[in-house]
Amino acid sequence: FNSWNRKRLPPGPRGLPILGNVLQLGATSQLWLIFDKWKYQYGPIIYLNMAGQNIVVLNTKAAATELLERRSAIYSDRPRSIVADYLGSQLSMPFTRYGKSWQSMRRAGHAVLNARISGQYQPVQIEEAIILAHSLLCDTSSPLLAKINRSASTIISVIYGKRSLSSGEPEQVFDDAPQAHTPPVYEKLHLTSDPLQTLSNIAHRFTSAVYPGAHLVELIPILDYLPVAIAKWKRDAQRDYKRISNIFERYFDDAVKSDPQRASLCVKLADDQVASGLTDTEKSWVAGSLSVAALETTSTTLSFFLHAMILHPNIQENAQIEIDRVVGRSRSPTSADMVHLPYVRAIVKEVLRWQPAIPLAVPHIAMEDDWYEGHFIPKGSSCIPNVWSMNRDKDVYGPDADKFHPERFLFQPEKGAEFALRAEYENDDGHCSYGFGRRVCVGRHVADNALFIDICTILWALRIEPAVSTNSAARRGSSKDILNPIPNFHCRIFPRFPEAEGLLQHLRDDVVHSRTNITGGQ
Ligand code: HEM
Repeated sequence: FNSWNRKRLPPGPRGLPILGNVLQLGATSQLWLIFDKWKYQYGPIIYLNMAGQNIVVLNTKAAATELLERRSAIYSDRPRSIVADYLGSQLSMPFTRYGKSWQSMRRAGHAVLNARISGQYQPVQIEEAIILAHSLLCDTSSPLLAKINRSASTIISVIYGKRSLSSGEPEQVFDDAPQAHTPPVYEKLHLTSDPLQTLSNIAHRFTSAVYPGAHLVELIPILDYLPVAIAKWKRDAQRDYKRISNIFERYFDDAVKSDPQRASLCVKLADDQVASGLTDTEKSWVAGSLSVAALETTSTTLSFFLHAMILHPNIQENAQIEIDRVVGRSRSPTSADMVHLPYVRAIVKEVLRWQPAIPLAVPHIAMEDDWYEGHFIPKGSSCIPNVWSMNRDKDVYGPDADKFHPERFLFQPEKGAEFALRAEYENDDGHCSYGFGRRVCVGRHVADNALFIDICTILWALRIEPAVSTNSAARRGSSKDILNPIPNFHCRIFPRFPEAEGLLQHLRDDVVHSRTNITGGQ
């Protein structure tokens, strides 16, 4: 672009010649914290240069809404990531470029996950919430994090059906996960005999590959011409692509053949009218990339929920008073209770606001030269929505924006009266954590329903207290990952009332029994 336009680029920190801001960003984890500081220095929109690549950080909801939503016709492409491309990102809906193939995938995703259809998955979500609450209380052998990860099986049951995924033929399983004491490295894929763990590892393989500056080749693309014999990153990525594709295809085929209730998302996708224009491989990648997009986001959010409950016992108690009044103690909550439980709904909104699972969402590419409030945005710029700062904007949420405070979404007609959701939040998320425009999270309705019923069932049955050393939710994720790392915290979990444990056991036995009947004991 010409020097006149160059002078009109958005403000930002000065970089070095050629390298630009690489040194300020390249070695940094949790970039959102730096962007948050820069927001106060440079304003709502910041320009950065990563070795010639233009990056525009959008720090306010107003800027992101104007560009990514109102002008979504020219802001819906994704950046090209060389490593992610080798991993198969062009088959993976969240990372694929804007075009015909994305449109077909998105249409199929929307057909099986829209607000209306999402209601159909609520019965299975209720069952999974019971299994989760039961395991939090009764499974004393697994670490807390493993149990929270299980919680994501809600979404996996929705996608692949109630029968748990098979771990596959022995020769297709590689138990080469790093030992528990070594920090995770996601530069190669670790497959395990546990399908949920494998899907979660695939998620991290992608989310760490697309972290800005994670691989040198993204900054110096000429390195892509190196032959595989000396380019280990390329060899690993090509091998992982084949492994991922095999897994997705096998899980999809299994789900379509053996979902006895024919209710899973895979069965719907197998129908050519729902997923028109997609090959079988593409369908299996739609299901696979939905589960990958769903898993870590949902379990990260639930981990932060538990953390918030330890930090704020009074909020836990307020929610439980509401649940006792509306649901009582003789039955567990259902989705029909949602409208009568504004306090619990406010907790769901607040966890998503306070700790977004993907604090910088996923970048959108400007497909044309553009202007925003006098600033020039060059064609090809990678526009990063700084959701972290948007969700903590003091102009929107007030001076306590950094605090976990669900009551910001509520009002009390008079002191001591029951809480009600503020009218403006009935249809407004109250956060930006699901992203923007044409690339907004396609699974948000299913995610909201799953989070509501999981959180509500946990609060109905259990009391969560801080502890010194039991049940540690250890920090997870590599330092360079687009996912919000889970803090290291400890908690103890008790039944909330004397009958809770018996009731939970009974409900969980019923779920297991009904599934054994459905699957003929498989
Ligand atoms: C707490 C839960 C979740 C959070 C915070 C979350 C967040 C996000 C974000 C920030 C994006 C990028 C939006 C953008 O580019 O502007 C996204 C995209 C996506 N999400 Fe989610 N998500 C969640 C759950 C789910 C679930 C449950 C599913 C599937 C069942 C899902 C499937 C997807 C897919 C397929 C995309 C890519 C959409 C596209 O590029 O067209 N997500 N999500």
